[in-house]
Amino acid sequence: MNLLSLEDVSVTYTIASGEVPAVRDVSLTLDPGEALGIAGESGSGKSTLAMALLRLLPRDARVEGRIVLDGEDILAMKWGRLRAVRWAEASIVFQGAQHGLNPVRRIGEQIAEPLLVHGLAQPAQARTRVAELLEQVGLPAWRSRSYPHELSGGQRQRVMIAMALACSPRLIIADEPTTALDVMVQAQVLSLIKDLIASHGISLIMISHDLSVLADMCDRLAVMYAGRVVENGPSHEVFHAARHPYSGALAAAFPTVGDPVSRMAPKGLGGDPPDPMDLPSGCSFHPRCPVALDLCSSLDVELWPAGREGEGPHTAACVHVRPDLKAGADELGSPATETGADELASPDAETGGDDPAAPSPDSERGQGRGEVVAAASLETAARDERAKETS
Ligand SMILES: Nc1ncnc2c1ncn2[C@@H]1O[C@H](COP(=O)(O)OP(=O)(O)OP(=O)(O)O)[C@@H](O)[C@H]1O
Repeated sequence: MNLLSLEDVSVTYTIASGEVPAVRDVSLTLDPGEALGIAGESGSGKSTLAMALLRLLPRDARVEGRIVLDGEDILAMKWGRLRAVRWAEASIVFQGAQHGLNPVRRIGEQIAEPLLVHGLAQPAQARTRVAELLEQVGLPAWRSRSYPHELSGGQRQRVMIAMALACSPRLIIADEPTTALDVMVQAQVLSLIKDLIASHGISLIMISHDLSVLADMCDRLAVMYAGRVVENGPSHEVFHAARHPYSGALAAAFPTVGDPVSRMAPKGLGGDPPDPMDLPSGCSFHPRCPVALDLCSSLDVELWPAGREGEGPHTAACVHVRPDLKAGADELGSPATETGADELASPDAETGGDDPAAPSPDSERGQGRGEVVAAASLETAARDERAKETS
């Protein structure tokens, strides 16, 4: 049974010049204990999607679709229930811990707060729990008396992780949790997150622009482009045998740690992501795509089965995993470019969309349950939420 299920989730911001479709028709599922990575360039909608899960978006954001958490529809939840679910069921670790910590309150008070607010511990028990949590994230208990400015960036991020763990959530959402840290500290914090979610059986949604980090941390990867999920599958398949040319380019742009050849010559992506208010026709990626066909400028292909049999669901939204559509284009003489569609979009001729027995995309869309919460910025969100309910 799924822990979390997103069904056709869209998020649109309303700004003075019009509407920004930041997330478009995203359907994803997450199982208990599973780690899902969400990758994509800046502006692809990753953070918007993460914030939507917790209803932490600003008031100018309109969320549509269904976000089902442990059988409950997050978008339909009353504020009181949402507040309880946020802290006790799931939590979020934001990028740059300085934004998530109150600079004038001691670390220990901040870690204890969700426990006290939710009535999960009395003050004395909370103190013991804070010491335990600090130890779990590799900090000495006396650090509970420190203020955030007395800690390094890596230590502050460890504190954020302790806060996220405080109420023993079933799900942690980590939005670029190591972006602000140097490489060595980044590796330590990532390894800490990996160990903690494994030892506590916590599900993880981790957001990053770095596919190699996500591939190392997560069981499954969803790659977003211009607000859409364009590929979704087992990490090693998406990273090493991408079926969407955008995922392939993203994987090539972030070489595997310890791979000296690709480290020296990472393949960058040409061009820029599109303006969400002025999306290209057809497939949004086609103007940058090295294997685009003529029909890609008019046809927006939905996610379609693209993986190896027995490897778990793997879908990609590309004409190159649709032999039926490609055949039509070939008959009409629509050329693939010299770079080779099969090389980039179809690394294994034996896999994927050519399989006539492959299930239809609908059969892979899960119906499910899930749980989410936030460990920081909740007061701001609470204010927004209360304002929404009273307006
Ligand atoms: N409050 C807002 N109002 C209007 N548009 C917004 C708002 N927040 C984000 N956007 C727009 O929504 C789109 C998705 O942004 P988002 O921050 O979710 O992407 P991202 O993939 O997380 O990027 P990054 O990695 O840079 O954080 C972008 O075009 C962005 O400009």
